[in-house]
Amino acid sequence: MPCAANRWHARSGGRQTGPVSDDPTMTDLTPQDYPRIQELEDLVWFETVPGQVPDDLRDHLDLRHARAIERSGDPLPGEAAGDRPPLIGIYSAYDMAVTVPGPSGSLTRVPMDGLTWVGIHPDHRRRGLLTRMMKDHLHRVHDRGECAVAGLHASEAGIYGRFGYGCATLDVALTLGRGTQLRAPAAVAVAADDVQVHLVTLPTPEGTTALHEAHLASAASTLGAVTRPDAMATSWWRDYPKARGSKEPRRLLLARRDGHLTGYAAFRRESKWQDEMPQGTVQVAELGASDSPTLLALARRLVNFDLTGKVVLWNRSVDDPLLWWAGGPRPSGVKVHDSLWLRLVDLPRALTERGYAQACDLVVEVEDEVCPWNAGRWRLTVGEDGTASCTATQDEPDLTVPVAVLGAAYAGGRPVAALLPALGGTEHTPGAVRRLSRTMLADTAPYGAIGF
Ligand SMILES: CC(=O)SCCNC(=O)CCNC(=O)[C@H](O)C(C)(C)COP(=O)(O)OP(=O)(O)OC[C@H]1O[C@@H](n2cnc3c(N)ncnc32)[C@H](O)[C@@H]1OP(=O)(O)O
Repeated sequence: MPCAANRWHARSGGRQTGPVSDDPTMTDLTPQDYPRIQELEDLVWFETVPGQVPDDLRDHLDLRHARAIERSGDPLPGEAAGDRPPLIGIYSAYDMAVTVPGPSGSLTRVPMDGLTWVGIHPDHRRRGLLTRMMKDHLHRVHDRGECAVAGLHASEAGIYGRFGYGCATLDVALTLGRGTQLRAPAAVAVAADDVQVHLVTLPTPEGTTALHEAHLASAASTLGAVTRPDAMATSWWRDYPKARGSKEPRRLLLARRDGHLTGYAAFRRESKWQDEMPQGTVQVAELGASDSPTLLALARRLVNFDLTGKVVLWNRSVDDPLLWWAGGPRPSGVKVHDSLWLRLVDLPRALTERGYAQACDLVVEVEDEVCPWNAGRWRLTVGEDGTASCTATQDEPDLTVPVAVLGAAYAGGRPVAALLPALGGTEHTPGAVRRLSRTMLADTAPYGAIGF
């Protein structure tokens, strides 16, 4: 009798990229795999989207970057011998970009590989499968050469530091009461009067096209902003009426001035009545503005919807003018979480793609076991114009850091000097940490990233 591993494999058409064994290998995925991807997702996240069928994964999963681990061995007692062996691990990624410090106070957008969909079957957790997937992922990103940095949102904060990621931005969530007075400077308040704001319903091709245009435009001037791939501009907002039940579909506020889109807010109102009083909540999934008057014009609308009591905004920043127009953290119910975790995949390219605040010349020794091509000594030379060169060197290091320190500092929001005590590292030349810290730091705190 053939072993069950062979039986599974014969039925699955032999697409696996390595031999079936107790040491499972990574495999690519195709649309034929949607049912077993869905099965694994349901097991990992114990949450389903009513009305969603496996083929809908086409809208959410980029199969070019998706990889999985297939189980080997016999079907287990109680398990149907289906056409294909079950998947026990999966990850995918999106082609994204993140706005980081440019030279001398400017901003620049760099390509970012956004890891997502990471999951391990509950029977197979804590056996090193995530470790295997992370190496597979990061090595492939490096080999493809499209992105020098990788980013993610962590489901649990303790997972990704060991793979060289550092928490680079914070998600500051604000809760503003209905009718909150937004006390902006007079010039901003006057300019906001010239911004027209109108409401449309998502998702329509016209609505998602306009949203994407405003999303890209506002991200260019928003430190820390992450942009979704053009190919997903519409599918990102797909509506599942069965899943949202009695909730309204997503709505979109679009801001424009002189005929140009300058900002947007994607949101949903949740109706609630208490003691005959309307207490609805406006849940703002994304708010993007290219300038302060646009931000104010959009916020004025959001805090003034009839039949609501409060508005909740995610992915803001401690330096968000909206927070301070509303009176600061106390009246804004601020909650802070880790947002974007960044990892340098191609270190010299990543460090030269962003800009810097001050001239410096430092030899940084980097520790990186997961991406060994990054490990070693690098001379980072920043000129007066805020651009840098980064070359391998054998010179004595001024400081030694784990690669996660550079990921955490990359978006300009976390000083290297504060990261060393938290993540490790050693200063060899007095003042070196301070110099690196100052040149990597941005003028304002970055914003949290969109969910992905
Ligand atoms: C970017 C994203 O998509 S985030 C989504 C992540 N996915 C989830 O949270 C879904 C539910 N959880 C899972 O699927 C799995 O438990 C995972 C993916 C978190 C971990 O997968 P595993 O295969 O168990 O991880 P693996 O065995 O490779 O562990 C690697 C290390 O991470 C540690 N680790 C794993 N999960 C966690 C956790 N939740 N918190 C802290 N440490 C963790 C392990 O202890 C191990 O540590 P060690 O290197 O010191 O021994």
